[in-house]
This record gives sequence, C-alpha cells and structure tokens, in this order.
Amino acid sequence: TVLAGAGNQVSLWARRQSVCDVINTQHENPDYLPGIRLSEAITATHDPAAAADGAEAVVLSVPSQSLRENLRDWAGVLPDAVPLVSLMKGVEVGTTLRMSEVIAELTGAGPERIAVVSGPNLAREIAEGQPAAAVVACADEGTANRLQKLCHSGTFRPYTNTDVVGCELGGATKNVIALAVGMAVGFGFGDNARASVITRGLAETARLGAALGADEHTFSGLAGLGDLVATCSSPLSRNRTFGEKLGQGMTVAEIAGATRQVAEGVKSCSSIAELAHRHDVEMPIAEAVTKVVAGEMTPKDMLFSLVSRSAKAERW
Ligand SMILES: NC(=O)C1=CN([C@@H]2O[C@H](COP(=O)(O)OP(=O)(O)OC[C@H]3O[C@@H](n4cnc5c(N)ncnc54)[C@H](O)[C@@H]3O)[C@@H](O)[C@H]2O)C=CC1
Ligand SMILES: O=C(CO)COP(=O)(O)O
Repeated sequence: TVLAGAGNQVSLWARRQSVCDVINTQHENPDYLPGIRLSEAITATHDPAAAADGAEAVVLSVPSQSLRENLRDWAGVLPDAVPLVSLMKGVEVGTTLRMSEVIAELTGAGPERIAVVSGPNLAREIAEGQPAAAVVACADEGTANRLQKLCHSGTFRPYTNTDVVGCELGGATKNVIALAVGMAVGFGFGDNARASVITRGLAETARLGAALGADEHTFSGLAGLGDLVATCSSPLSRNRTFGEKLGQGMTVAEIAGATRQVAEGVKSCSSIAELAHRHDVEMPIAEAVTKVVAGEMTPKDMLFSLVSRSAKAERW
C-alpha cells in the first residue's frame, strides 16, 4: 500500500492462490485487512518468479522464523543487483541472526543491496492511509536514498539512516518489551509501570546495540523509541496484546492457538537474550520475558522480580 501510494506498480507474492484471486478481483485482503480497499496498482501472484520479474526492488515480509525456508525457494528468482528490503522485526532462533544477515547468507547480496524499513508502522493504520514516518536503513546511502524516493508519499514519510544493525535491533527488541508491557497491563498495573518498562526496555536495547556496533542515536529515533512507543501503547499490537493475555493468566499455547497472526517477540525473546549473554550485556526484561514464555516464571513474578533487582545508577 505504501509503495502503491507512492506511485509504484506492486506485484505481491502470496502463498495461497485464493488470496491472490481476492486481491486481484476484489482489491481486498479479507483475512488480514478486512474492510480496507487495496490500490489497483497492487496485483498478487502465487508464483515468486512472476512476482519478482522486472522488479526495481524486492520487499521481504514474512514471519522472521520462516524467512530462511522461504528464501531457499526465492533466492534463484530474485533479480540481480536490485535492493532487497526487509520489513521483518525478529532475530532467528538457533543462529541469532538478524533478518538482513539471513538475507545476505541466502542470497549472497552485499550490504549495499540490503536495506531495512522500520518504525512505528502498525499495519492496519498504514493500510488505512493514516500518516506515519519510518526509517529506511542501508549501509549504502545511495541505496537508502533511492528506496526513500520509492516509498515517500503524502501519508508516508521515510527518513534515511545507515545504521542497519540499530534499526533491526530496535524493531526486534521492542516486540519483547511490548510483551512485558502487555503483561503489566494485563495484570492490572497502570501507566507508571507501563512507562517504566518502556523506558528501561529502551535502555537495555541501547546497551545491546552498543555491544553490536549500532549507533546509539538510532534508539532515540523512529526505529527505536518511535516503534517502541507505538507498539507498547496500541491495542493493534499483536505483541502487546499477547503480553496482556499472558498477564491475564492465559498460557502461551492457549494464546498462540487462538491467533493466526505472528507475535514476533514470543520467538525472538530467546534469541535476543542469547545475544545479550554472548556479548555480556544485561537485558533483565528480555531475560525475564524469555522465562515467562518458556513457562519458567509467572508474569506476576516477572514484574516484581524486575522491581526488586539490586538497585543501581540509571546509566552505567
Ligand atoms: N503487522 C504490523 O503492524 C507490522 C509487522 N511488521 C513485521 O512484518 C513481518 C511480517 O508480519 P505480518 O505481516 O504483520 O504478519 P502476519 O502474521 O499478519 O502475516 C504474515 C503473512 O505471512 C504469511 N505466512 C505465515 N507463515 C508463513 C510462512 N511460513 N511462509 C510464508 N508466509 C507465511 C501469512 O499467511 C500472512 O500472509 C514481521 O516480522 C513483523 O514484525 C513490521 C511492521 C509492522
Ligand atoms: O511492528 C509493528 C508496528 O511497527 C507491529 O507490532 P506488532 O507485531 O506487535 O503488531
């Protein structure tokens, strides 16, 4: 929708032919975005080669843990030399790779071709054409500039950034923090708890970013604070909603069984905690969320354990 709104012809790949048919004939995706009319500049196909044929840029957006298996099918049909753009906000389980790293590994593309778009961009609001800003990050500024032009419209304002690591970590980690915020809300706590978890969540995200070579300024930008605030505040967020249900006493299996959409933080929390351990970074919220998701701690114990940790300086 963003690309079509900026004047591009968009060819969308979908797994199910029936979804392609509805998008092509009724210009709607009733399963995921019911009631929203899609632009006629968007056509859908079940054939990845047809979707990628002649593309100026390829935008990749599937649940993070499925990217590797999907790219194995797609790598052979992706056009050479065009930018490969990730919208995904997760870290691969088992490898702890960020999505740009998975793309590099499976396609052989260099950093000058791999970009990330991230920010406070809740899908339904974007599809409704509500205004939003985002970051287009690529190690190559020229690629970032070209992609910025490709998606800048009257409702979508992209900024460029060369900090791919920071933008990806901001997007993946805020999902984990949103789970914690959701738990606090679901348990019945108010705005003080919510703001405290958001702020300390940002602090631990920035600590991890520093250890992995990210630019600290990224975390006060759209892909850091911006996305964190949107996700932790919005009832549209799947991660926050998942956390809320955990806080109300439901189990991970019960919640996962009742939703068809991905809450990336549920899988990525363990990869992020593993990255933190490996780089000797303290991430108490991500670690605690990982324990709750693994069934090793209750949301109530998690919330109180975070408050009763040893006292320290705000910055260390
Ligand atoms: N929904 C949102 O507001 C935003 C989502 N993102 C990111 O975009 C990525 C995709 O998320 P959404 O589209 O929201 O998820 P979703 O759960 O709403 O939809 C995922 C889509 O991928 C398909 N899918 C599911 N499993 C698949 C598999 N194994 N292989 C191929 N396709 C599969 C589904 O049929 C569906 O069409 C995630 O990394 C998410 O963090 C980023 C910004 C905003
Ligand atoms: O990343 C998002 C908004 O930018 C969407 O968050 P959820 O995956 O929690 O819905």
